[in-house]
Amino acid sequence: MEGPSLDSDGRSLDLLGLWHAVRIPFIVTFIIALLAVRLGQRVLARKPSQGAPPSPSKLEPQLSAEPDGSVVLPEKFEDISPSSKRRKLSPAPARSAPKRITGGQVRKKKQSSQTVDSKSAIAAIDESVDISTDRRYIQIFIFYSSLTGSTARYAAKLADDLFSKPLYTPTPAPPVAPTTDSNLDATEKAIFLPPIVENVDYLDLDDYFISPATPKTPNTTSVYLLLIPTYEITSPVDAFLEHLSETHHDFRIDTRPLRSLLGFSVFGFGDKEGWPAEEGRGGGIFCGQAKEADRWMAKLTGGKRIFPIGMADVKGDAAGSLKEWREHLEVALHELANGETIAEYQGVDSEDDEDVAQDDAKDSTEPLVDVEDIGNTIQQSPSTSSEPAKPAKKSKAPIPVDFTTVKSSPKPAAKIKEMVPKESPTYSALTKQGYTIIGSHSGVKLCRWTKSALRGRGSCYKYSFYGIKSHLCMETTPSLSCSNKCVFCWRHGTNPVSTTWNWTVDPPEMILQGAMDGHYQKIKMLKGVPGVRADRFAEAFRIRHCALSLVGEPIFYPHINEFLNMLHARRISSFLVCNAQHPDQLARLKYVTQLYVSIDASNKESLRRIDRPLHRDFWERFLKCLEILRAKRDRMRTVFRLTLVKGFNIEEEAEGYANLVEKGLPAFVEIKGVTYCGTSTSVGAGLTMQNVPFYEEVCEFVRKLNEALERRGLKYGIAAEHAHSCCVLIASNDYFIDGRWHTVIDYERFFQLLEEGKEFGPLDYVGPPTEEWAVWGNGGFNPADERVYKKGKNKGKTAQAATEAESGCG
Ligand SMILES: Cc1cc2nc3c(=O)[nH]c(=O)nc-3n(C[C@H](O)[C@H](O)[C@H](O)COP(=O)(O)O)c2cc1C
Ligand code: SF4
Repeated sequence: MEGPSLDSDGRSLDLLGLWHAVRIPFIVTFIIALLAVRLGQRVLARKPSQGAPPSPSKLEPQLSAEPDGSVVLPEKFEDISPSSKRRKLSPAPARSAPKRITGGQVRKKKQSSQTVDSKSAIAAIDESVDISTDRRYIQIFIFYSSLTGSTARYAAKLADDLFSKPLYTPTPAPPVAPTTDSNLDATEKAIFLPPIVENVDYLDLDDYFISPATPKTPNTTSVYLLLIPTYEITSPVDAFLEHLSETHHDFRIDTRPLRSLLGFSVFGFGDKEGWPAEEGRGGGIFCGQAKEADRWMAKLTGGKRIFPIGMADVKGDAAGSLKEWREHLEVALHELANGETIAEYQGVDSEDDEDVAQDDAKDSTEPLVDVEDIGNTIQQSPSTSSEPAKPAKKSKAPIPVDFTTVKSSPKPAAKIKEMVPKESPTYSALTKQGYTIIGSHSGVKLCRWTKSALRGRGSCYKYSFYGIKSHLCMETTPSLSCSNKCVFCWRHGTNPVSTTWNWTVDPPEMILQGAMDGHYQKIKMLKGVPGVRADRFAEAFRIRHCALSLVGEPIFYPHINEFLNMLHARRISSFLVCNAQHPDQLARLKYVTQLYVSIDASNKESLRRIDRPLHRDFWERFLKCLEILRAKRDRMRTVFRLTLVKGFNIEEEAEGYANLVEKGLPAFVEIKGVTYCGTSTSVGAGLTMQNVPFYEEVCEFVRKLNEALERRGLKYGIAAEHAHSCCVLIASNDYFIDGRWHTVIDYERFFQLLEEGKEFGPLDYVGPPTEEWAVWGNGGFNPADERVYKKGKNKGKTAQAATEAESGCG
């Protein structure tokens, strides 16, 4: 029997034979693997970074802070506002010719719901409707804005009700489709696709209002219906109207960029009792902003108004008014579907219309039709009682709002408004909630911890972590306005929201004096409250700390640096929380005793859902703010404030948060369970007690985050806790000195360092070691304070379920 050859030649011959046998599959496999790797690399390189930011080492440019704590931004940081984006627009491309529309029959599958909520829904519609390429389709978009939620509900109702009942048009009676699929009429030349409802507060307006949205369905033209509430205070409606106005005035954009729409119609909501004035447009007038939207849409579409503006008084029968408007609109839409067109209004293009602006409605020969009046007009029309009514004036042609006959007059200088005027409902709403309003845009309020400390019942977590006694702390804000509408915010949706400061500005001395007076006034009122301790009551008349975190966005205030200087000069420390939406202002900010950035989510989508930001480039702004915070870490104590909301931003997000910490490298990360206020805002945003995490859940998240930081080689540890307010502190190891955590601040040293005027950093004002009872694992309750348990509350969530009036910034 022959065994295998063992000599070297024989072995090499065997190997050669083996190579010949396997070389082809081997080479092919190798090439495929190589191609797969290259392809993978390309895909990764192209993928936009949505969630995790890059590692800090890859971040360019690396910023550093000036000796005064501010950061000078390089050129590329500036100019990120949507309006600047607009400036970079290239000239508008030539419009494509209108689509050719032909007739034909179509079969439609049954839809579960007519209402869809997002652009992605267009794809869903495509799947559920058998699209015939020789049929014409009409896509109705229902756009709305809503601060307190009612217009959102009306928009959903309108989408549900549109074409849900047989049309009442009497001539000639068309065969009406059954209710569920009734937006289809087999004899109609065009088919209505289920309406798409969009909130303009969160929409990229460029996608819809610089040129019409292009539905995926072929042969589709769009109809825009706008439901607009009016706000006397600054609200997202202002941003929307501003966008329409800018689009109209932008010389690089076609004068009638929305002319290819089939048409539009506007419906306004307002409060006639609160704002009875009907002449004119804008905030302060009944439905004034809806009228403004109607006017801009007329300009942008070339006057393609399908039906006159409708208006409803929310204190009257708003639902009835909306119903009437809808019914008339349906008739007009039906006619459009049957081939009627709205002629473009020729006059709109005239140079003269440029700024007819201020008073064209006044000079218009055709008054705007109030839906409340439509009922009367219908009664006057010669319809028999058996016949359903028909609108007296049908909108076959555009309603002649004549922009050309009025000569342009010099625009009166726009009067700068107050953010919260004394006579406004916002003012009364805020004062009812316990705020003292200072001047026209600032507020001060006593937090529940200040009251608790006065009664010897313990301070907020800032005592455990940083040595702040709550009865020595004032909570205030120099800007009641904000650029977010966070789901957990306490402001009941009544505060002004805006992306820019466009109000009168009060001087910082007046605000500080007003805030201190207001604070002391509220303390005085507690004199007779049972349990208030005399020693603490006396001490409370010397404010030592200021929490700039009440509501609104403090760095919005143009003189925030002067305000901070004044606090420090009075030896009052500053804890300032900002919302990571204003990189320019954050960069300009000088010394703060402790500077916070709210980190409400670890990725873009989550942040959009929870903070509901007004800025379209909110994620870019957010990331820039983290980079700026990182640059400030050598000058001051920097903190990430995480507010955990179950179902929104906890699950699976620890890794994402760790990436953000890696980017911003804050000195501290405060993790806190959300406080449930039960306000209309939170309820409207779908927030309930179920979204409030238990303390154990917060702790579990903290452990996960700590592990994720460790895995990244970041030197942090869990330093302290305050179980009572559901709050835990992760700190940089820089504050772990001689085997103990040192999270408390030496406030006197901070003021001294500022007075000396030399450069200093956060480690120069580190205080004594963190109290043993506050260290992680010991609960964080000061044994010197009286512990009070409340009966019959949701165990573990008691402390967080504070009422709006009681909750503090902590
Ligand atoms: C602070 C505030 C200001 C308002 N200003 C006006 C106004 O100037 N004119 C008007 O007609 N209605 C005004 N209203 C009434 C709102 O337009 C009305 O309540 C509307 O339904 C709110 O819609 P929303 O719940 O979708 O935000 C105001 C309401 C509030 C709370
Ligand atoms: S909750 Fe805020 S305002 Fe109240 S004592 Fe604590 S830090 Fe000060």
